[in-house]
Amino acid sequence: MVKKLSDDARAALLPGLPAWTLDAARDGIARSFRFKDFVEAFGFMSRVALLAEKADHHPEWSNVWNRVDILLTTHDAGGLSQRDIDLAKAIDAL
Ligand SMILES: C[C@H](O)[C@H](O)[C@H]1CNC2=NC(N)=NC(=O)C2=N1
Repeated sequence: MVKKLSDDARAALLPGLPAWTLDAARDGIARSFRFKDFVEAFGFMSRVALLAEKADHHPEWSNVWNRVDILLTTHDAGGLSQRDIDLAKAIDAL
């Protein structure tokens, strides 16, 4: 059963994800992306979707034209878990 990250774990892990911000209300990490146009944005979303399926861990996200907003939080844990950290790193590596 996946558990929420402790405060110490968060303090150790979040600095390694400088492009992501902690959304305290949702207890997740968030990042906004801007692309040249919709096609670029949708292509990015397609690549993230494949990462998510491979990880069996899925983003909460929205897309408006060239903008993609992603929130990563673990529903099974009720908040931020290692799975969110791992998926954020995989997204950053795209
Ligand atoms: C049954 C399946 O493994 C679970 O529902 C997975 C799917 N993707 C998920 N994604 C996220 N963000 N949180 C989860 O708890 C989660 N659980």
